[in-house]
Amino acid sequence: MNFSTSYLLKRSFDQARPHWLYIAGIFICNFFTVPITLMKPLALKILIDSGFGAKPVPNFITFFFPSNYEFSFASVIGLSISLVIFVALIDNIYIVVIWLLNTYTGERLVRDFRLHIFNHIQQLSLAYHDRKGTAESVYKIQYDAYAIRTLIIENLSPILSSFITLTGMIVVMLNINWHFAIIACSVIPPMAILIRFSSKKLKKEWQKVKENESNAMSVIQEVLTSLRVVKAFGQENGESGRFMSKTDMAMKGQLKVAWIDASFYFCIGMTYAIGTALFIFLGAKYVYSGEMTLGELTMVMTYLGQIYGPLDTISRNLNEVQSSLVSLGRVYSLLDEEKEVKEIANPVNFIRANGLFEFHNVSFHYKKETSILNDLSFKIYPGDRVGIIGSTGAGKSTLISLITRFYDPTYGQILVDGVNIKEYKLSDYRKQFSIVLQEPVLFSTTIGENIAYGLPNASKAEITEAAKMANAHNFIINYPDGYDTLTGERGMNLSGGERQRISIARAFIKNAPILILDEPTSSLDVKNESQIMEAMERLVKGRTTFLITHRLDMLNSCNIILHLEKGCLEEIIINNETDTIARIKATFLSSI
Ligand SMILES: Nc1ncnc2c1ncn2[C@@H]1O[C@H](COP(=O)(O)OP(=O)(O)OP(=O)(O)O)[C@@H](O)[C@H]1O
Repeated sequence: MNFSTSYLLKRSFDQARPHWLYIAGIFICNFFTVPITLMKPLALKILIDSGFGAKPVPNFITFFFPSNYEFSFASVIGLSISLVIFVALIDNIYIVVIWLLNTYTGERLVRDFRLHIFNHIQQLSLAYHDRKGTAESVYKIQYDAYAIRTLIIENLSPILSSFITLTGMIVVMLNINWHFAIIACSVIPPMAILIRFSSKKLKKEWQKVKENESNAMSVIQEVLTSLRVVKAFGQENGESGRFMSKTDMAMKGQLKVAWIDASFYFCIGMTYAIGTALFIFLGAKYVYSGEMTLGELTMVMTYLGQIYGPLDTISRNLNEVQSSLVSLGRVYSLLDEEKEVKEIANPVNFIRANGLFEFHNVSFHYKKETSILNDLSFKIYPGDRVGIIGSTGAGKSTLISLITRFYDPTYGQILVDGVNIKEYKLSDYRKQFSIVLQEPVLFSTTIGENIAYGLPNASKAEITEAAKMANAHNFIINYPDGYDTLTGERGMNLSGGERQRISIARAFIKNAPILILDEPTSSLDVKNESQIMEAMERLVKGRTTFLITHRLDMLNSCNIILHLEKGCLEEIIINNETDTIARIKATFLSSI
């Protein structure tokens, strides 16, 4: 998405609004740079003009002395030294204060922005994540979000303070000699043209760099999450090559950015040099003709440095702003991404489902051109155990995703307890489900906390009870740390069977009325399988259950079987007929 600079700035300030007090503090603190900067050359001027020369000490200094005080050469030296130390003290106190304030405000700004993006990403539908992948979102939260701090604290704040200092310096210079002021300002128009020209180019290049960096990150993420497969196939070098090609592109982009920056600074540097040369020429002329003292020339030359200083800060920061704006544009396009599964304006609260499901002519596609589910109509009664069978790619998991409202049907309606599921409050609706997947998902925390994921305030007794129901308690207490054992990333410190039993315990503790079992035993060995089957038998009791499985013995316990093929409901088998098992076998075997 291509946002204009003014839009990006406005939106960033809106985003930073809750922190306005601190940001205002930073901007106000920046005003102090003007008197501090103006005071810096004063000691030297007094030393030259009033110590070595015959000029009286400036009035605003004599004000602090008795009216009849005579300034000797030694006292002028003492005064200059004291002034240098005083100014340095104020300057350094100011630096410490502004540093701490910048860090505090900047970090709060970034933390809140990241949280805002993270919340939004979690709200986005699976369809978005399927399309974009996770690495891009991670890059945006981790790197692009930081640009809000860079823009407001590190770019705009110095630009503003430099602008104020610059104005102060130009006013002072006008008072000393307007010729000097004009020469000092003559560098501004060429500088403005250079900034405009380079920032346009930089914006384009930064866009490419950030995309390529994010692509490189997606390779890292993909490889690290599938390291076992990469190692098993001996593809480490291949993956390094893939990473290299992506980082190479990012590096080339960075070099282009560096080239544009370097050319820009070269031109700016030459512009300053021409300005300084004119200054020296004019200054020498005035001192020679006696129109100006040497002290005044020294001060004017120092001020020139202090005019070019802020000008340099402004030009550098205006260029750097482009990188921040590109990052923020990327984040805002993510924040503008609409949720595909939306909650209606006044959703219905849903306390506890009975489990009556009605599908009315439901169709679904991920991409317009490929229909995945076609015109499904069926009814499931509370407490039914529903087996879902069909060949690979038939649409079984997609059907489950519609039931849990991870996606909305493209056509048709799904009713639960007589109400269209789109009318329920989304969080209430999702609370009605417990899910046990083929590959159990654990978080890198303790076993106890993983079990309590479905009921965050669960007591120890509740966690232990759920673990017992899931046939998990015995293996858990055999670990030295018991329920406090760390599971490792994605539960990798545990065996597949242990992970699955923890996920069943999690379903027990949640005690949701509807249960989704997606091939829950397919990756288990025989010993684990019998214990898990037993635990699952306890779990499904009294709940409406949807079970995807290729196992005939599991289907045996289902009282209704939906047979899907190519997204169509081939058959609904009611499991109360004498020849049901034989029919399931026949159907099932023909479909795999
Ligand atoms: N996120 C997605 N985006 C696009 N197409 C998808 C997506 N997820 C699944 N599909 C496609 O939808 C079809 C049905 O997939 P689904 O996972 O529902 O099948 P399945 O019956 O569960 O298969 P399996 O038994 O192999 O798990 C497949 O052709 C698959 O390629």
